[in-house]
Formats: sequence, C-alpha cells, structure tokens
Amino acid sequence: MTGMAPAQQTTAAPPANVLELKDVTVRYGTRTVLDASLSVAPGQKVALVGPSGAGKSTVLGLSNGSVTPSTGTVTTLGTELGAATRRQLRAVRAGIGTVHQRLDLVGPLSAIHNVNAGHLGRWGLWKSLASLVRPLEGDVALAAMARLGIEELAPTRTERLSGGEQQRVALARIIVQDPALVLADEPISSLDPQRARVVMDLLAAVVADGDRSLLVSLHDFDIARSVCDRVIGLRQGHVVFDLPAGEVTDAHRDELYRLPA
Ligand SMILES: Nc1ncnc2c1ncn2[C@@H]1O[C@H](COP(=O)(O)OP(=O)(O)OP(=O)(O)O)[C@@H](O)[C@H]1O
Repeated sequence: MTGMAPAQQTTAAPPANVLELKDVTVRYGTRTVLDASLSVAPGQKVALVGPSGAGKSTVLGLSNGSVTPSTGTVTTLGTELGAATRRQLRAVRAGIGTVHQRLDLVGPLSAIHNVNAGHLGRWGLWKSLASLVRPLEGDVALAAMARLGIEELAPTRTERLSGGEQQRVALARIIVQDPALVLADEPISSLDPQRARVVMDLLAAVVADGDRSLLVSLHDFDIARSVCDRVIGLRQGHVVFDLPAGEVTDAHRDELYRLPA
C-alpha cells in the first residue's frame, strides 16, 4: 500500500446539449404534425428549413415549452420540460431569448426602454416598474445599442424607428438579456433580401459574441446554409436531413421543397 489517493478524473465530460428533442411527436386530433428527434449543441447555430407546414414553428414552440409533446421528451438548458416545476420553467424561459418577425417592442416607449426590457426575466416587479420611469442599468443597454450602431437612437420613441432599426433594438434587447439559447421564428421573412442578410449577420454575430446557441427557422435556404453551422431539413413533420451547413447541397434543397406529384 502506498497510501496514494486514486488518480483524479481529469477529462471533463462534454457539455450537454442546450436543446434535445428525443422521439418527440406532436398530434392534433388524429393528425401527427411532428415526429422527430434533434439537438442543438452549446455555441451552435442551427437552421430549421422546410416548406410551409413542415413543423418548424412547432419545434420552436416545443423548445420553449409553449407546445407540449404528445410523446417523447424535450430537454432545454438541462431541464426536461415535461417534468419541470413552474420555477424551473421560469428559469429555463429566462435563459431563452426570442426573436420573432413580429418584434414585440412597445412602440410608445423609447428605444432604450425596449432594450432594457431584456433585464425583465431577472428583475423583480418593483425594479421593473421603477425602470419604466427611469431606465436602470442604462449603461448596459447603451453598450448593447452601441454594439449594433444605434446608440444615438436611445431616446427616440420606438414606433418612430424604421423596420431595420427596430430589428436592431430587438437584437440589443437579446444582448441585455444574455440568454444561453436564442430561438428565432422566421425573423427575416418580412425584409427585403439585402436587409434580411444584414439582420441575419447581426443575429449570428450577437449569438457568437456571447457564445450562445441559436435555433432559427428560415425560408431562405441560402441564408440558412451561409449563416448557420448546421441545417435541419423538415418535411411533413419529419427530419429529412440534419447536416453541417457545408454539406448541404442544392439537391437537398430541391428534394426538400419538391411538390408532391
Ligand atoms: N394548434 C394547432 N392545431 C392544429 N394544427 C396545428 C396547430 N399548430 C400547428 N398545426 C399544424 O401543424 C403543422 C405544422 O405547423 P408549423 O406552424 O409548425 O409549420 P411551419 O413549418 O412553421 O410552417 P410555416 O413555414 O408555414 O410557418 C401545420 O400543418 C399546422 O397546420
């Protein structure tokens, strides 16, 4: 006996996926609209593509718990949503940043107030109300706005801003919220191609800056494969392919969007 302690285990376990859908089905009545398994690794940017009705929004809804699976499990930020307490669900939702085509900004409030709303998941009611009168931690919000080149718009009423500027306000709000996972449901579908590209590049930069993960549904196949690390093709609720963006070809696109004969 040497009396030596056993060797320490030094190899760290790989970090768990930030999102995991395992054997998930979603049924409405007798109709199964999703039957899929997929995952998003930490720091990964994943695009969901596929024709209308393929199940992209359903996957995003499952990921934040707003859609309940009929069978299977959804684990988001380490919490299995079906088994979570309300408190755990609140914590998961505070860790998710959401970007919609509809930006959920409050038009009559100044841009900085809207950016500051990124804090709300962490702040209690009184701090949130006080901040409506005078933005608290305004320096954090201003820094986020500066990152997106809209610092000088801080005092402007949000409804006076252009669509592109409002998109930047919504992205600055994500920076302030500092979520581990960003879910974006067709964030660029109302924009012209140039603006769509700029907004997607900004979204990707915001995600990469904070080492966050992204799951984004997109109709633009080319933007999906150029901005994201991985592309998942969904069709009629099934995963048709799940590939590194560099391996996705025009043939995958054509097959995915092929109209039924
Ligand atoms: N609450 C619901 N009740 C019944 N059917 C639903 C419900 N929500 C979604 N569906 C159906 O589920 C299928 C998938 O819808 P989903 O919105 O996920 O598709 P999508 O790929 O996001 O489509 P799009 O690109 O048009 O937004 C569709 O056929 C839709 O009609």
